[in-house]
Amino acid sequence: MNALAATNRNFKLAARLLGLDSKLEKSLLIPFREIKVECTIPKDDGTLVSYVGFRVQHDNARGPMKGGIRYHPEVDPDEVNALAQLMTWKTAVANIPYGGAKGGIGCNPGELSISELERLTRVFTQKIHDLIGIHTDVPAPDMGTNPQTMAWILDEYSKFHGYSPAVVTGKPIDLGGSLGRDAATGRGVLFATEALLNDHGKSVTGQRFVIQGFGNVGSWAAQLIHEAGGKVVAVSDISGAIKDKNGIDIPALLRHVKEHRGVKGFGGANAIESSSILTEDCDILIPAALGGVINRENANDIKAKFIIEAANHPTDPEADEILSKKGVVILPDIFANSGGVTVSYFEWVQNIQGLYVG
Ligand SMILES: NC(=O)C1=CN([C@@H]2O[C@H](COP(=O)(O)OP(=O)(O)OC[C@H]3O[C@@H](n4cnc5c(N)ncnc54)[C@H](OP(=O)(O)O)[C@@H]3O)[C@@H](O)[C@H]2O)C=CC1
Ligand SMILES: O=C(O)CCC(=O)C(=O)O
Repeated sequence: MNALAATNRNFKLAARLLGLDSKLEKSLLIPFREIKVECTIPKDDGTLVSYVGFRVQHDNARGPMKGGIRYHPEVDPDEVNALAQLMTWKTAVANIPYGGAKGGIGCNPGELSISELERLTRVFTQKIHDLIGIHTDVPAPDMGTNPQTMAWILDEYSKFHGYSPAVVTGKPIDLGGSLGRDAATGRGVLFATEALLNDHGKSVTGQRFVIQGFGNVGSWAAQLIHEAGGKVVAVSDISGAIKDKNGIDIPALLRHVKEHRGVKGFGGANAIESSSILTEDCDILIPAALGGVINRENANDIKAKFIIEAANHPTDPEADEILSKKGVVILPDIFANSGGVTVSYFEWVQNIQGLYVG
């Protein structure tokens, strides 16, 4: 099922459970605005290349629209629409005064040089600058983007509108970013996991975790879970997957990833097939990469008793049904990964007040 169909289906189920008025249900499914722009840049060798960028602004009933910008080859209008809608529900669940939006560019950031990424980000910002703003729509990092990307957006936006640090969150600290934003989504994943386990009379200590994705969210979650006494027994990223049933030495893995730009080749664990990561034996599975990875093809083989959705919409509705019949408890994305946007809110509040604690 595609991302938007899955997100709409979940929303309709929730609307029915809430007894939501049918007109309200219909209007909440329709995004406020969908933006599509061509971003043409010269590559470092002088050839011209064109990418398609999107920003979907889903809803602003509760405040400025808020959500990340993703650079990934699979970015398409359906995916961005689904992610924008999820941001509306997420900011409401976290009870912060925002609506929802999401953006992205269909590109492979790993194949672009730093200067190509900068040119692409600046052209994208030139095309959307009059549709984002500190009280209208506030972007942040997502997959394939980071504080540097936010710094380029801030700089380009400020050329048109004057210095406006509150136009993006997840910025470098020196530009008004918030201490802790980098770790916030992973830290929120730990807090959410602790609360869920507590409800089941358990704690993180000694639980066996498998984590798919070792970028911002996955690596911070791994580090904090390791520090809290959890045992991370397998992790994967695009380079490969590794496993150690006695628990991976996460600080050593972080050093390896910094040097080699991936988990592949880490000497302290065994290499396994990336395709088997979600079905590895564990107590708690944390998908922290792409959407739709848990689906009817693999749901029956999942061994975890708990799934913490650190990624956005990692579980397809068909898999939801299979897993619920198996008694697997799933902590939904709009709660489990809301720590990032919560700290983004504090960053934005500091910026609009001109408050800087250096
Ligand atoms: N950043 C944030 O604050 C928030 C992020 N999220 C969600 O969390 C998820 C991860 O985002 P984030 O950590 O920021 O992104 P990053 O780009 O920092 O990291 C993504 C990670 O996923 C890996 N990856 C990509 N494709 C695959 C694959 N097919 N199999 C295994 N691993 C893969 C990447 O590998 P490699 O590095 O080798 O390419 C990387 O390790 C996304 O769903 C995002 O929407 C949700 C809330 C907030
Ligand atoms: O920090 C933010 O504003 C948005 C984070 C995000 O994109 C997400 O929660 O999926």
